[in-house]
Amino acid sequence: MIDRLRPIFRTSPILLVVLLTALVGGAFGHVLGNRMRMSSDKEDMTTYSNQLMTHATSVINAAKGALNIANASPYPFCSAAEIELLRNILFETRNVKDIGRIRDGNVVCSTILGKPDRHVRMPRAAPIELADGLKVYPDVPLAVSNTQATILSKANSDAVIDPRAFDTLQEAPYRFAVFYGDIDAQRFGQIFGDKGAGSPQSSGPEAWDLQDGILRRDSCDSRSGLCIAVWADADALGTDNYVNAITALGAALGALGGLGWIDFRRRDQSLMARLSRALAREELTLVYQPVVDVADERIVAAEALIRWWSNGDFIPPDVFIALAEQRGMAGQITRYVLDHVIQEMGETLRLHRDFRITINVTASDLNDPKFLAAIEEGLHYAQIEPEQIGIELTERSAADSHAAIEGIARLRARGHSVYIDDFGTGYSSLSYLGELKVDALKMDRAFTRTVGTDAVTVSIVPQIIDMATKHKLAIVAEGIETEAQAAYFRGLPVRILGQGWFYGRPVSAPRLIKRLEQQDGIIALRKHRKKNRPGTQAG
Ligand SMILES: Nc1nc2c(ncn2[C@@H]2O[C@@H]3COP(=O)(O)O[C@H]4[C@@H](O)[C@H](n5cnc6c(=O)[nH]c(N)nc65)O[C@@H]4COP(=O)(O)O[C@H]3[C@H]2O)c(=O)[nH]1
Repeated sequence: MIDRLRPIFRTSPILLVVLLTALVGGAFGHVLGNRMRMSSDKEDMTTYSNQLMTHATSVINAAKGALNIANASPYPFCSAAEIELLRNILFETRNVKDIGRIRDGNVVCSTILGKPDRHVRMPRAAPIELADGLKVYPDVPLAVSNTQATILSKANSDAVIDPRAFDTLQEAPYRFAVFYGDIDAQRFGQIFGDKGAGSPQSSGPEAWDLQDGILRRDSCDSRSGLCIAVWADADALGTDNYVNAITALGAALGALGGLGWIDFRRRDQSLMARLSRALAREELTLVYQPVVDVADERIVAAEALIRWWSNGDFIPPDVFIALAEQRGMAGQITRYVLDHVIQEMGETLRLHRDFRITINVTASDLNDPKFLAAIEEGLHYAQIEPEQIGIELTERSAADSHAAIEGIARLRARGHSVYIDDFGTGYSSLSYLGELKVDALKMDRAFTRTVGTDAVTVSIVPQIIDMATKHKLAIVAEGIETEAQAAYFRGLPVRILGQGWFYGRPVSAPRLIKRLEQQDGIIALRKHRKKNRPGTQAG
C-alpha cells in the first residue's frame, strides 16, 4: 500500500504534508473527543447515580417511618384496630408493600396477610443489624408471591419494601445496585438492582473505575448508610458521532494548518527568491538619515537604510533582513549596502573627511571571516577612511556571543566606530557596555518618546546618558520628532548627537548631498562674514 502511494507523494509533497497534518490533527481530535466524551459520560452517570441515591434515601426513610409508627401502636397487639392502623400507614407510605407485627420471630399479623392461622417465620438471623436496632433482610422470598424483597424490621414490626420500587429508574445502558448497611463497619447488603455488582468499591462520596471497557461509579452516603454503584459498557455511553465530529474537526484543522504552513513556506521562499533577484538586479535602494549635533543641528553623519519596493509593495527592512538572516543571506545585503554607499556617497566622503556614514550589520556579519576583508578592500579602493564608516549593531547581536566581542574589537582596531543600535530595548544590563567596548550607543527611540511625558521610563534617559559618559561613549538619541525633545537633549551638559524626523527623514543620496552642500555654503558664509566683520580685519 505504502509502496503504491510513494510515487504519488514524491510528485505531490503537498498531499503528503496535508495528509500527515490531517492525521496528526485527527488523532489529536480523537483523543480530545474521547476525553470530552468520557467527561460528559461521567457527568451523566453522576446525575443518574444521584437520582438513585435520592430515591433510595426516600424509600428507606419511608420504611423506617412506617416501622416507628407501627411500633408506637396504641392498640392491642394484632387486634383488628391495629391491623386497620397498619393498613392506614401502608396507604400513606410509598414503596412499602406490607407492614407486619412480629412476636418471637414470627409475623403474627400484617396488612396483606391479616391475621393468618399459621404464623409466618422471619428469617432466623438478620444479615445486617444497625446501631439503632434496625435489621435488614435482603432477598427474602415472600409468602404471598414468587418474588423476593428486602425486609426491614425493628422492635416488633417489619416492613416489606416493594421489589419494584426502582423500576421507574431503570435506564439503559446503565446498570445499578443499591446497598444498605453500616458504612464504617463495611457491612452491607444489596437491597436493590442487578446482581453481580459485588460490594461497594469505596466508602467515600465518589470512586471511578474503568476495567475491561466497563465504567463504574461508586458512591456512599455515610449519613443514610446507603451506597450506590452504577456501571455501563463505556462503548455504549455517549455517542460516537460526538467523537467522530471532533476527530473530523481535528483532521480538518490539521489539514488547514498543513496548507497554511505550506503557504507560509512558499511565501517565505518566494520572498527570499524575490530578494535574491532584487539584489542581483540592484533593485534595492538606499536612503540616508542625517545625524546632527543637537547643539547646532549641523549634520555630522548619516545612517544608511535599505529600501525595497517589490511590485509596488514596500517591504520593511525589519521583515526581509530578519528573514535574510535566517537564510544566511544577511552578509550579501551588508555588502550590497556598503557597495552602494561607496558608489553614492564616495565622493562626498572623500571631500568631507570628518563626515561619517553608518551602516547596519548583523551578528552573522561579525562571525563571517570575509566580512572585514570585504569592507577593507572596498574602502581602500574608494579611498575612504575606515573612520568614515561607522558600524551599527543591535544590542541583541552584540550581546550574542564571544565572537561578536571579538568582531567588534577587530572593527575598532581597523578604525571603524562601532555603535550599539536600539540601546535599551534588549540586554541593557548597563554593566555589559564595559565588556563590549564600543564607541557609541544609539538610545532607542522608545526612550526619546518619553521625554516631556510622565512615563516612568523617562527617568532612565539621564541614567543611560550618565553611564555612557562614564564609559566615554558617544551618544546618539534616536527618533527625535519634536522641538521639545530636541530642546531636552540640547539642554544636557554633554554632547549629544541626534537623529529623527525633527532633523530630517531618510532621503536619497542626491538629496543628502544637497543638504550637505547647503550646510557647507552656510558655514563658509558664516566664516566669511566673521572674517570680514569690522574690527576683525587683519592689520
Ligand atoms: N518613528 C520614527 N522612526 C524613525 C525616526 N527617525 C528614524 N526612524 C526610523 O528608525 C529606524 C532607524 O533604524 P535602525 O534603528 O537602525 O533600525 C533599522 C535597522 O535595524 C534595520 N535596517 C535598515 N536598513 C538596514 C540595512 O541596510 N542593513 C541591516 N542589517 N539592517 C537594516 O531595519 C530597522 C528599521 O529601519 P527603518 O524602517 O528604515 O527605520 C529607521 C528609520 O526610518 C523618527 O523620528 N521616528
